Amino acid sequence: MPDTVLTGIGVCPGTVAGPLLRIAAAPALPAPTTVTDIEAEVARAGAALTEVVAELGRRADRAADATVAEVLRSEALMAGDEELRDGVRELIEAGHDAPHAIDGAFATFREIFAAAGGYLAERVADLDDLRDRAVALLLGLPMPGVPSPGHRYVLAARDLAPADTADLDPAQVIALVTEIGGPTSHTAILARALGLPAVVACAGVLAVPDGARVLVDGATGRVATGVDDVEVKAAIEASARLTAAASGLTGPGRTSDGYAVKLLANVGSARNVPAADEAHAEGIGLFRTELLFLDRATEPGHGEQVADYRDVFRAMAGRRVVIRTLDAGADKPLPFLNQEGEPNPALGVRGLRVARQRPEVLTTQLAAIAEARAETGADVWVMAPMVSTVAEASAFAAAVHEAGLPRAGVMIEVPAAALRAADLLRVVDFLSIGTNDLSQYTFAADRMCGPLADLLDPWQPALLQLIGLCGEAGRAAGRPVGVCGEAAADPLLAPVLVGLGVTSLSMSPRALPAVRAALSTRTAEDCRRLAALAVAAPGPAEAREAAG
Ligand SMILES: C=C(OP(=O)(O)O)C(=O)O
Ligand SMILES: [Mg+2]
Repeated sequence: MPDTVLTGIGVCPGTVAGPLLRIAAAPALPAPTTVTDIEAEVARAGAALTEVVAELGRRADRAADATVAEVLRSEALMAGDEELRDGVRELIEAGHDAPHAIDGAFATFREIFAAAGGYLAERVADLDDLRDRAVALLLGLPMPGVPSPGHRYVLAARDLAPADTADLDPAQVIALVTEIGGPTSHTAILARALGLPAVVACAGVLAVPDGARVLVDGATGRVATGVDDVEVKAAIEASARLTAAASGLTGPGRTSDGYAVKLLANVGSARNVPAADEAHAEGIGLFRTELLFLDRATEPGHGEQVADYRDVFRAMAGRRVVIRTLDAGADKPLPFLNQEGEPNPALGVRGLRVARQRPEVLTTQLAAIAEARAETGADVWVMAPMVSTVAEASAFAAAVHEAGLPRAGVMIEVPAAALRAADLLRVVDFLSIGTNDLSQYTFAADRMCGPLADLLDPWQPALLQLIGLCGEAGRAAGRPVGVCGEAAADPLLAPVLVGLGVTSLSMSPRALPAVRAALSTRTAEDCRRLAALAVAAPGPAEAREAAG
């Protein structure tokens, strides 16, 4: 029997066991000490900075992703800067010890960067990271950030930010467990992208001592300590059997009695298409086009957009590609749209709403999509994010058709749109439910807000009820209704979504085999029964229990 079993939300299936290590916190500065040998103190500080540069170089060499390697190398350049070293020397000569001199010199740079604004201001977090690393080295404390002990381990953290995980080494990290975070948090998205078993919202995980062996089940959300070898072996074998059964199935998605449910992949660029193919995706259910627009001062031109879309369409020739027009604003700000100053960006001008102020951004994009489609054989469907009214949907469909594109749809991300799904289907060809945002707006809970993760649970009956309204409208109109938010990646929830009338599920390619396997064990009638039970449940835990 395990010593303790903690329970969180399983966001990426798989069972593994290993020692738990946590992300070390930034070091606190101790009380200042008196410096007796200035040159020795300068040398000590210099050696720490040199080691930080060397360590960043090693991490850059190891990084699988070229962009990550570039970021790490530019951090290394900052840590090696001569002016910074001069600043450290001056402070030591003025009587500060090495940790305080490093802290002071970085503080000066930090102020200059912050005041400069723009790109430099965005590098302030890198400066803080460098300072923390140099100070940790001087104080003999663990390096802040993701550990790199040279062996496999389970990474525990309060929550994971993209910066924490930029160069996370999947050869060492075998699972992720966070104390907060929800099904749509960065941890969940990263875990699915890397195929790492993961549990979020796992209260108490940070109380588990560093190095203690834990058994993590990313499907049920259980994290057990004090398990013996026999229990570990049995759990891992059971999970491996499930995975093997899932990977043995490769055909189109269907229930055990043959009801077809299209299984599609979410991609951000042509780089993700091989993974979608490996998972035998039947097409792309969400092509997020933001990637091309991020981190640049100006909008990509027509030719650049055509090339980007064409790469994905060509790779998918003959198959369905649902491409989403630019979803800028809120959690995806874009400098060229000048949206700063909105008091509440999640409720501001985002998604399709940008077309109210900048209609040419949409028409340029639609023209590029049309041209890329004409050059390839893909079955291109176009949809808009953040649609709330029939008038918006109707104007969008008109713009899509004007560009010569045959199929227009809208995402359901706002409760108003779900409530009027039947009306929307009178003016568009299909709906695609973005459960990440639909949860956020239904429960008035920021999708990145860890402490509210329970409200963002995709098993919330109110969310399921809204999905059911869309499914019902789709059935009545004979039009497709998909789910492309993170909820589609939950194998237990998949039959429930199908029972609610959803006709396609689109997800990170890694999640696809388990969802395919889960569907193959249920009849269409089972799905309807489980959906009714889940919607009728008083809360998400009971819904899971009733339909699990
Ligand atoms: C798929 C969705 O869109 P994104 O996560 O890109 O906002 C969603 O909101 O569920
Ligand atoms: Mg969304």
